[in-house]
Amino acid sequence: MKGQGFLRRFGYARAGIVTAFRRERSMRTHGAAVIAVGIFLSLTGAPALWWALVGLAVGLVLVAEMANTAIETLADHLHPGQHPEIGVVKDVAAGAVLVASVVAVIVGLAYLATLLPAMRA
Ligand SMILES: Nc1ncnc2c1ncn2[C@@H]1O[C@H](COP(=O)(O)OP(=O)(O)OP(=O)(O)O)[C@@H](O)[C@H]1O
Repeated sequence: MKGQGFLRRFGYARAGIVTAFRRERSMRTHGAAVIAVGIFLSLTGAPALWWALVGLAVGLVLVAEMANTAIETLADHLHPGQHPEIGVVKDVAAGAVLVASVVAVIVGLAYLATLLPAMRA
């Protein structure tokens, strides 16, 4: 499967994104949150730098969620039964999503803080 053309590899990656959204409810939740955040940034006229910062933060959450989904799927496939080490693998992967989510919340709060002076005026 090595050395395939760019378009074919792009197709596999696109299929992976679609599968992650189909399989994982939390992916759909995060996807809806990304759309809501985009609308909020548009409505508040966010400067380009904040689009970049918030985009990086929410992108990090989606990437962590997809990695979590991939790891969980692999773990369940390779070891369908219970094992403490599988539990550790899943908990660490879920922890990565939590870390990314906390970062996104901090970035979001920092942006909201920039809006406060305008709201007080
Ligand atoms: N095969 C297993 N062996 C040991 N512990 C497991 C196993 N599967 C799950 N666990 C434990 O149960 C927790 C929840 O597992 P589950 O598969 O429901 O993950 P989840 O984070 O709820 O996944 P999802 O994102 O699909 O909702 C894991 O984080 C882990 O601690």
